[in-house]
Amino acid sequence: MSNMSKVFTVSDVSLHNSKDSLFVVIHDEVYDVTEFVRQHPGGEDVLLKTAGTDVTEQFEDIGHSEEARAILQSLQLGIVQRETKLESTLNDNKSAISIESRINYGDASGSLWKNVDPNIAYLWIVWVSCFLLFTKQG
Ligand code: HEM
Repeated sequence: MSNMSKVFTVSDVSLHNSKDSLFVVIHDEVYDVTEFVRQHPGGEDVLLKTAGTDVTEQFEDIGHSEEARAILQSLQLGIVQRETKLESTLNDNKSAISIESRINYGDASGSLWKNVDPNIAYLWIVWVSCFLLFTKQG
């Protein structure tokens, strides 16, 4: 129970895909079946083949008993954080960063250059350089 709040990503779980370390996901919960796999009444193969993945459908299709569900409880490691949740967090960060950078840009760019079109500024620099060059030569 102490580890129940541990959060795994889909890719964390997918790394535990062998006999040495065998995780599965059922209803968004992560289970360590490394030890249990040898005692599984349905055989080792089904769990080895699906190691590191979401087996909710397979688990429910068999119609596992209450006893099977009790065993599951004892094997729970944590929960899985879905890709969609990660994406929305990333998107939130992105918009937070873009707002932040807009604020910073406004602060850093002072009042003088804030409203100057870079193209116009460039033309001005070229024009002034030419003027200085020609007046020096003359
Ligand atoms: C990882 C969690 C799992 C646990 C704790 C578990 C546990 C059990 C238990 C206790 C039984 C005995 C029957 C019962 O009590 O319902 C059983 C049977 C069975 N399990 Fe699982 N199981 C798990 C996952 C799976 C998965 C992912 C599959 C299929 C891909 C599967 C396929 C089967 C089959 C086919 C049987 C029937 C065996 C028979 O009646 O001869 N199990 N399982």
